[in-house]
Amino acid sequence: MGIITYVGIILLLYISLYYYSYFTRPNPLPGPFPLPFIGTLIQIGSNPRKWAEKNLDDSVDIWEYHAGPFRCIVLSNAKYLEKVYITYSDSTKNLYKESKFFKRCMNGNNDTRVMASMVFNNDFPKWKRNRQFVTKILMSKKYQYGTLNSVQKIFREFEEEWDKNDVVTFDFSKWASLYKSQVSIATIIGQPLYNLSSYDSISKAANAYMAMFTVLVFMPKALGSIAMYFGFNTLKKYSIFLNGTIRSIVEKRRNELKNGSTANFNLLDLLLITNSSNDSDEYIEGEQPMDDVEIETNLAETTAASIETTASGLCFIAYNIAKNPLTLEKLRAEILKVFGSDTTTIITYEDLEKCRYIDALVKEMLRHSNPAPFNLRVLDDYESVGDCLWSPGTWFWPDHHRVMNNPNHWKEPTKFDPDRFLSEEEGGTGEFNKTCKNSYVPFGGGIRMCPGRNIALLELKLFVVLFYRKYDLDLVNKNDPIKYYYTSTNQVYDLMVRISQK
Ligand code: HEM
Repeated sequence: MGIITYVGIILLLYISLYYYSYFTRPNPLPGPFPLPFIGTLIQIGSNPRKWAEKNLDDSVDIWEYHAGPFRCIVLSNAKYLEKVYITYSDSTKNLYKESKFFKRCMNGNNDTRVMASMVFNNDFPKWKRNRQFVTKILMSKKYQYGTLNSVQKIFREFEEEWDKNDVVTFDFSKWASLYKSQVSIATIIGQPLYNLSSYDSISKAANAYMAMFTVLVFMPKALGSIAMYFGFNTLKKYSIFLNGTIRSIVEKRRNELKNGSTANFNLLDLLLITNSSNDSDEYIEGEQPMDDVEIETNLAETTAASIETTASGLCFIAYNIAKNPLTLEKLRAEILKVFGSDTTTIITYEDLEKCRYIDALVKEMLRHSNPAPFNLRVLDDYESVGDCLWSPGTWFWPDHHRVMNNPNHWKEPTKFDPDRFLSEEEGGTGEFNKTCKNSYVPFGGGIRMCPGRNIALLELKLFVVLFYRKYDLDLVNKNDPIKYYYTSTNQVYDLMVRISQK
């Protein structure tokens, strides 16, 4: 028999086995019909919701698609998230042991050094160590004060440019990426990356970094290695994180601190001093200080995870405010009440905490137009979800957008209404306090919940005050819907605006 016959027989066997497994799978759910090797790639592409919106009835809140050989269960109702997003308060013993949905992907913790930090790390002890260090810092008051100062300094530089003209027209989505890149570099690394010509290339690099690893961790290892070998040179070129810039900054900063320089409130300096001998405030029980490689990978990953999520959030805020004049009126009234009419006052953490309406506005944006519309967790053991028992290795894909826009959980979910997040005493409807558990999940949930959530909220609220106390914003194409595409986040593009001093 010739080689072609052998290959033909093997293919036939593979296809027969593939469809045997498909037709005898436990708990069959609605979803597109898969093809061998590529699963439902052709129907689903990179955004499962588009297929669901066209093909499924709104009442279907659990369905499946196939990512190559992996079965992926899409969850669009809060009731399915209880075990996926199990929290410390639900846990009767030890959350780390009870959570069977710790893993995020198939290929995390492989030998690629840059994956060894947090977002795609499936090696539990390594992930836990990184997570403890980074979370402790991102959640600390020190870091939040540092962010508050850096953001105001950076925003002032943009104001100076805008104030040279009466009216400025620009693409807000590009501005948001640029602005957020500057903020991320200042608050995470603390100094410019000297080998990059502009902040524009930083946001490109951050996107490339996330895109590269999103593809790699979802691909079977062999395919991933082939793709890495042939296809990723362009991405590598953009990826500042692979070229040693951050490493040399870490080394330089470590020496400066050793020689008596004072630590600033950015992630790099705070990681360097945590658990080191000259650290007094920060301490994590039983952990050695981080070495340069660990710090470098955490800085790279945190930078990448923070830029496009928050930048898209800024765009959705600007768009929704432009579409809702009453929201603008209410937020301006609050700014006047808390900060007065002086548009140059320094904004303090304590004053920002008083802005209840702006807090509600940001939370409503994250519900209505969440920049991170999906998540992925992989089951590690046998577990039931939605009255069905699932086997280890099944992928679960919480559709955050549909959960947070599910009419079973939210009244008129497509309406943009910050009052949902205010209690009745504060003049709102109190809806958020009454809605069911896990129906509000913009930052995911459980042990892997976004560690940057407080920083993201702080930065988004700060932007609302800094911008709207001084400027009016009009959409150039008033009747156009906001444009965005999904990679690992919803990325807004072509949002033309006209701004002027109010
Ligand atoms: C509006 C802005 C943001 C949104 C909507 C967002 C959303 C998310 C979501 C949905 C996850 C997955 C959580 C899970 O699996 O349960 C995540 C993880 C993560 N986020 Fe964010 N995020 C935002 C901003 C940030 C910022 C500003 C930072 C850093 C300063 C950050 C750092 C991370 C990291 C490191 C992870 C991985 C955590 C882990 O796997 O343990 N994010 N984020």
